Amino acid sequence: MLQLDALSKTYKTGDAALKNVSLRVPKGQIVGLIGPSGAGKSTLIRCINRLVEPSSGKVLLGDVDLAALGARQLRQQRRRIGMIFQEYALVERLTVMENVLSGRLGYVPFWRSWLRRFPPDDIRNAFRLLDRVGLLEHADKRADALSGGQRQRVGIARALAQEPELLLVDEPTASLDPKTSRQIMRLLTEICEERGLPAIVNIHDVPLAQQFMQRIVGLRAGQVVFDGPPEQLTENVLTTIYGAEDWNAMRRGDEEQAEAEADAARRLEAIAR
Ligand SMILES: Nc1ncnc2c1ncn2[C@@H]1O[C@H](COP(=O)(O)OP(=O)(O)OP(=O)(O)O)[C@@H](O)[C@H]1O
Repeated sequence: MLQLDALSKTYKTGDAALKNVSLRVPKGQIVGLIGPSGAGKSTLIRCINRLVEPSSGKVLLGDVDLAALGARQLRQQRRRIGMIFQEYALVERLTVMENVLSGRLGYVPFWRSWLRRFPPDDIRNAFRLLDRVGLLEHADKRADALSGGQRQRVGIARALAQEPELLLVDEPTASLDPKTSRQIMRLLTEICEERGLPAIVNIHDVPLAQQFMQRIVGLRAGQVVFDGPPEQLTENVLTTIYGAEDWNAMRRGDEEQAEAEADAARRLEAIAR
């Protein structure tokens, strides 16, 4: 379980990006983090694994306060957290399999990773994960030969290879088209359910969050202003989170997307006839 206690972050520039955020994420729960640009979503995700140093507060993963650890202990504890990025963060010239195995780097001795001699169990597990994300037949392809959706599948398999206790997911679908975005969100949520793995997903796209998340946390100016199930995300609540202007702009965007999808479906139908 993850518990944030009065977590705050003020950057050197004086920007108070997080103000006293407290949050509990139990085992198996997948939480969508929404909010306007600059609300503090990335800062929150990055404070958890200390890619950004919190200014104050606690980050408890189980009974370990990650915010209080020295560098060496932090390195060890970070293995417990899998991270999935918007831009995939793959090593482009390595194969899919090698990228997945790189999730094991925190566990194998340096010489083994340098010689790329991973233990057989790790390799077997990596094949299983590639099968789970639907990329088994691509194991030997270079990462730069894959589509965006396939790359994100590699990113997911790599994070899972780490055998994490928590997943932090930073805008996983921001570089993907709407259909691929839904496929990736479906895969992520199914995998979290299968493994009882808690996750925090920073997600720009509100309809996508409503469709896939069990719980939604709305941030505004560094504070939690909504915390509840997607059904409670009414227009009023969205206006509280985004302000009227932002939310209306986003809704227009959503209509445009829906129109584009309907248009594409009509054209496909016409071709099929
Ligand atoms: N490295 C930094 N140095 C100084 N200020 C920062 C830094 N990173 C973020 N901020 C500030 O902290 C606040 C929160 O930023 P953050 O990137 O966490 O928001 P966000 O909700 O993830 O936004 P977006 O949706 O645009 O990615 C903003 O005011 C931003 O300008």
